[in-house]
Amino acid sequence: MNELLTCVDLTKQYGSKTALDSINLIIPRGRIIGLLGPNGSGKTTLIKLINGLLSPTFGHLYINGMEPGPETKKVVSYLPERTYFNSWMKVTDILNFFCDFYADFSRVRAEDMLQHLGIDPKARLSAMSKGTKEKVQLIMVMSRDADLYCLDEPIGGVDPAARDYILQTIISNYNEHASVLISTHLISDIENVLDDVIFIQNGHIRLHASVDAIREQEGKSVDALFREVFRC
Ligand SMILES: Nc1ncnc2c1ncn2[C@@H]1O[C@H](COP(=O)(O)OP(=O)(O)OP(=O)(O)O)[C@@H](O)[C@H]1O
Repeated sequence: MNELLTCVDLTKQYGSKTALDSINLIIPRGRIIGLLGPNGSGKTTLIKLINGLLSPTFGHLYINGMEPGPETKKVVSYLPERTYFNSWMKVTDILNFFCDFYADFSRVRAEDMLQHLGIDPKARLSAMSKGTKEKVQLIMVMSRDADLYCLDEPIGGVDPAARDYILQTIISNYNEHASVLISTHLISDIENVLDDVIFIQNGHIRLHASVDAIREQEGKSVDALFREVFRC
């Protein structure tokens, strides 16, 4: 089955606020997709629905044909907007935690990336900078052999040099059976690794297209098109 994620009339309301409004979306395998939109457009809401942290108000969402639940959590690797690790934890504690929780976690891969970025496995999170904590979390998430990686703002606090390494890490750590959905405002940093983009605004999908098609048909970068579409 090439369809990895399917949203059918997916709607999420918070009280009277409609954060996602009847979204229809198919994400196939083997794609890196940028989920792009202005503040408050519904990106985090969609990612939380995919991860079963929120339930749809109406409509449906399927991952490998299943609604979010324990089975889909086994195949979705999620980097939340904010860290959920306790600050007393050492990197080794987190490695153990991921080994215990996820059958698809590769400790070797994670340790290799930690070493590459000069992060001491014995270091405690409370002693780390914000950017280093983000790197640790992203390394853990990308060291799973998942079907779908959902990364909510993965490179916001990371310096530009490390960003390149992290983006390379994302590209080289997923396989053709998997897809990566990345929510970010740092479009120019990331657009070279993207296959497709989804523009979302006020809970509606404005555009779902390949980056190549945008460059060919619009004659501009994704960043330039985004600024044009969402000009304030
Ligand atoms: N718990 C909540 N209760 C009420 N409204 C909410 C809640 N969470 C989000 N919203 C609203 O839903 C809309 C979508 O929010 P969401 O966080 O999904 O946007 P976003 O695109 O991720 O934004 P940002 O780029 O600023 O992170 C916004 O109008 C937001 O204010």
